[in-house]
This record gives sequence, structure tokens and C-alpha cells, in this order.
Amino acid sequence: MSGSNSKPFTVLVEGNIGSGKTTFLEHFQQFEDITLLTEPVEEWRNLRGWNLLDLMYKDPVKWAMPFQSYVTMTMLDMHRRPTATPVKLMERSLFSARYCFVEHMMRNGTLHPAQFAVLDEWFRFIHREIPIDVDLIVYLKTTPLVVHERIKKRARSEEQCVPLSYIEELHKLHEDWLVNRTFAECPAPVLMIDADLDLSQITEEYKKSEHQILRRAVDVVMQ
Ligand SMILES: Cc1cc2cn([C@H]3C[C@H](O)[C@@H](CO)O3)c(=O)nc2[nH]1
Repeated sequence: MSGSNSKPFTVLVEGNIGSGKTTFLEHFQQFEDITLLTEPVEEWRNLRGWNLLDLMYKDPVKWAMPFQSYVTMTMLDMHRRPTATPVKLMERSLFSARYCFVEHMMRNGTLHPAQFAVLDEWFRFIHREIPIDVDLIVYLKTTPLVVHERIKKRARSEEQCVPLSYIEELHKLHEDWLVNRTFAECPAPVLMIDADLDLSQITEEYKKSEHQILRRAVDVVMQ
């Protein structure tokens, strides 16, 4: 499949910190018809030598705004990137940026209401002016305790002081957005995966989503 595909079948992979998004994406490396766009954490950890992720975790009140502002730019870049394949899998999105992370930081006072207003205006402007296509959301549903343990085991240095309460609040925002639909518009149908399962068992779960994604990809290609 060659040539640029301006409207690939686009899948967002969403879930809490440590829910296994990177592992899920790696499972799809085996398919040549799928482009994988992983979360640009390395860009957030090195912007002209500055580790914005670390600055944000160390002094959230001072750095949450510039960090989330840069995250928004890097996520927009990913949404807009043309792919040569019929299917595109993205790790997280402008939507989880706004409805999970920015929302949480506003509710817990990390973001000043005026800072939140600026980020929200940017989100609304982008959402209104720039077409962002989403065809499916894969939600890696986890239990806060399970992912908190994983975060400690994964030992990403910046995350070692992340408290369980933060994980629980992010979990609730993901549930309100993707399951309860009480809080914000959901841009596409949601396929839920039980991501508490450990690596040995989760491949079966991935196969379930594989069928959904590839079948729809065929539909897209056949159109
Ligand atoms: C869209 C989006 C992703 C994202 C990740 N993060 C943090 C959570 C993890 O510690 C790390 C990698 O996902 O970045 C954040 O604070 N705000 C975010 N917004």
C-alpha cells in the first residue's frame, strides 16, 4: 500500500498512565498496513535540552501550563501527520489531553482558572478550525492500584513520585469520558480492553481488537 492516505482509518489508544498503551501498539507492529504513532514523550523530555515532563512533575503549579501547551502542539502534529497506510494508530490524543490531563489539573488547582481558560480556548479553536478524524477509540481499562504498581516497576524517573490519588483521579476522568459519557463528547465508538490482565493473558484481548481494527481497515481500503 503506497502513496499518502489523507484519511486513514484512525484509532486512538487511550488509557491511564501505565495501562499498557505502548505494549498494545507494539503488538500491531507486525502489520504493514498500520502506521503507529507513539506518544512523543521523548519530545516532552527534551525540548531544546529542557525536560518539561520532569519540570512539570517537580513543580506542577509553575510548569503544568507550558507542559500541557507543548503537549497540545505535539499531539496536533500527530493528528495531522499524513500516513501512507490505510490505518493509523495513535497513542493518546488532543481529546485525552483536554478531557483527562488538563481537566484534572484545573480541578485540583494546579492550573489557575485563567491558564485553564487559555488551554481550553486553544482546544476549542483547534477542534473548530482543524479537521481531526477519529474512527475508533481503544480504551485500555485498568484498575488504579494495578497501574500504580506497574508505574513503580517501570521506574520512569519522572513518575516515581506520582501518588495513587493522581492515578485514581485520572482513572475517573477516563471513565467519565469514555464509559459513562457524563462529561465530554466522545469523538468515536469505544472498544474496551481489560488491560489489568498481565502480558501472558492480554494477547487474547489484543486479538479481539485486532479483528475490529483490521476489518474496518479493509472497509476503508475497499471504499
Ligand atoms: C495528551 C497527554 C498525554 C499526557 C501525558 N502526561 C504524562 C503522564 C505520564 O507520566 C507521561 C507519559 O504519558 O506524561 C501528562 O501529564 N499530560 C498528558 N497529556
